[in-house]
Amino acid sequence: MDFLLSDPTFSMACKQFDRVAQFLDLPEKTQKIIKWPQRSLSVTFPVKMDDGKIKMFSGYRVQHHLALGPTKGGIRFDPDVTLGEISALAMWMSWKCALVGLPFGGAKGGVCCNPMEMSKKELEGLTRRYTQELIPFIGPQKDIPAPDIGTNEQIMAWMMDTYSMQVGYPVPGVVTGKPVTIGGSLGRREATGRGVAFLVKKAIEFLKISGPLRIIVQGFGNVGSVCAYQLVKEGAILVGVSDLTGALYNPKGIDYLRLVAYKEKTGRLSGFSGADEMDGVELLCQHCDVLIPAAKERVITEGIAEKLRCRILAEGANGPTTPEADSILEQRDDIFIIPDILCNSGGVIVSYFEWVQDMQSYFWSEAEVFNALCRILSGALNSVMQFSHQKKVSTRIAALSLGIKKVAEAKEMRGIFP
Ligand SMILES: NC(=O)C1=CN([C@@H]2O[C@H](COP(=O)(O)OP(=O)(O)OC[C@H]3O[C@@H](n4cnc5c(N)ncnc54)[C@H](OP(=O)(O)O)[C@@H]3O)[C@@H](O)[C@H]2O)C=CC1
Ligand SMILES: O=C(O)CCC(=O)C(=O)O
Repeated sequence: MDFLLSDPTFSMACKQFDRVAQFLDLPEKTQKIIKWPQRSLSVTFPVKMDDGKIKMFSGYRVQHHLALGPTKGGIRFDPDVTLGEISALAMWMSWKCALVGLPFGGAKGGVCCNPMEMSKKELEGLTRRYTQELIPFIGPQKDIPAPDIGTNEQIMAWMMDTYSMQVGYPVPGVVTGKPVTIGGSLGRREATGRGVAFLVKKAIEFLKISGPLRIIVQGFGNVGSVCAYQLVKEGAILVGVSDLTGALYNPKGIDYLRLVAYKEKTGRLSGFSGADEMDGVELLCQHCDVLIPAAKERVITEGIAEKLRCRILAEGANGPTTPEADSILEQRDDIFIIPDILCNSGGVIVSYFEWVQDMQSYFWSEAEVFNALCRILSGALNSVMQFSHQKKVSTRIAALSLGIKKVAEAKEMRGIFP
């Protein structure tokens, strides 16, 4: 398993873990047992492409630990997917679920592919073939996938259908983030972005920042676009935004609705007339109240951390800040970080509600979903702030400590030691 350490994202997740394990003074035996992924499945499978040719794809599903319940986490369709990246994301899911008190271990899955270059038919073929390979590994009491980068409600519907056809009856609880018509939860699609926006507002109150909020968002997919919408709706000014096609900056504010219409029509942000084009890295360093990375891991590096000019760093993405950048931010002390495992936990929290609704075949109103989401997020934020204040550590160390401690306690209570 040491080979995983050559992956930069897995190595980053391990560095974070090692630092916190040392801080918590976890016994070495416990450290070893909870650090490494418990189960990993690697699959290679064929998909018939539209030109009639067969193309082979590699996919993964990693279940990090099963001490607290079935495992939970998204499925990523992206050209950069590796076993190491998926293992890191599964580890972060473990600490996230434990931090917010969900009865799940962490998991993540992914297929190395570029969904932007595939037709709907090819994507359906890929999803169904990948799910077929996962069937012995997933299930409502085993491991429950959900959307992540490059996947959405439609992909979850195909996964649910493939699994259900195999067992011979409908199993809505095998995935979350499904369309509402087949057992999805109201509010799941918006949950991650709304959760980020809710926590940003709490941080603004705490820091007593006044005046219209100036925000910059990296990534304009599910998380970034919903979060920007929520904040703009409440008076924030979107001064910068980026996607894979480019970065836009307008200190006077970007018209959110025009931008969404443009992205829907063209599939890109680049070329939008209401802002100047800017280098994506440069955009992260522009002056703003809130910077929201909502794309990929390891985008805020040491060099960028020194140049950040935001008051709040709200990590919508998983693992956007490297440990080296964290050390700089800890010294700077002028940026309040809402760490990823707290900041983007709204998605998995509402996935948990969806799973509960599916198990009971009893569905909640949108207001019930969001009230329950806000209650859990407020409680988790308060715990992180209290721990950070009492132990004089960063909010990142506080959040990771609370999550890791809970998993360690569960493993020890269940009797891991021979
Ligand atoms: N979906 C969810 O419920 C949850 C997601 N997350 C995390 O949030 C992050 C985003 O996920 P999600 O919104 O679902 O994914 P999406 O696939 O919906 O969106 C990803 C966005 O990031 C953009 N992007 C990718 N690379 C870059 C880059 N280098 N610079 C700028 N933009 C980039 C994409 O651009 P383009 O549009 O051009 O493709 C796209 O707009 C991930 O880290 C994910 O793990 C965390 C918790 C839950
Ligand atoms: O909703 C879920 O189950 C998982 C969401 C996810 O992948 C994440 O929080 O990173």
